[in-house]
Amino acid sequence: MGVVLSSKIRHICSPYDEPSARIIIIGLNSAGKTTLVQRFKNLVDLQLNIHASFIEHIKTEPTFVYQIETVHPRLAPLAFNIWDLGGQEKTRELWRFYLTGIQGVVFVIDCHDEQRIQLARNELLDLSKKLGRSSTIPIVIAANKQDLSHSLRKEELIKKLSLTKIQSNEWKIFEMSAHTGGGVMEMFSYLSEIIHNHQ
Ligand SMILES: Nc1nc2c(ncn2[C@@H]2O[C@H](COP(=O)(O)OP(=O)(O)OP(=O)(O)O)[C@@H](O)[C@H]2O)c(=O)[nH]1
Ligand SMILES: [Mg+2]
Repeated sequence: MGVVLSSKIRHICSPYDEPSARIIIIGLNSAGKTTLVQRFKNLVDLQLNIHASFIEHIKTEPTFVYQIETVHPRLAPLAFNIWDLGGQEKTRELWRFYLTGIQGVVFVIDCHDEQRIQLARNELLDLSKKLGRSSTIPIVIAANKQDLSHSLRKEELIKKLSLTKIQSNEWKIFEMSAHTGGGVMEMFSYLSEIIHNHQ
């Protein structure tokens, strides 16, 4: 009786009646994580699709620890409960505290910042270790800032990030620009589908 009652109360009171997936967005500072989340929200609000092209500028400040957004794309089976974590050096030490209960990871790379690719690689491999050998949590790599000339492309990035070393987690790379919106919906559609299939 108590259990039935409490689950009913939870159902009535829950602000998230819709099924949702908890994901984290991580990567070095200035990789474009917050811009990406805001662009995704923006595309969903305006009901624009994969090939929408943006000129509107999104202004961000460096994220202090984390910020949370809930986004439910139309027709998607799940809403995303997105934890956008700060990427500054001190904040990166805190990432490990946000891994419990997640169903997916978006690791954002600034493809125009070749000097810090090795640092991003080390953080990514470290994350995969922390998720554990038997983890099936999907890792999606957002190869961001493709709007800038000389940005690293997908194939080069796979080599430079040593992605083939990640054997436990399923991973996939998407080229994108959080500025223009190119590639953003495609990546989140994939993530929604893969998380839904895992459930
Ligand atoms: N050209 C270009 N610039 C981008 C893109 N995405 C983000 N930026 C810029 O990169 C800078 C950092 O963006 P943020 O979204 O704040 O980066 P972040 O990863 O959230 O950084 P932290 O919160 O400090 O970890 C800003 O000046 C953005 O306008 C992109 O796709 N293309
Ligand atoms: Mg940020």
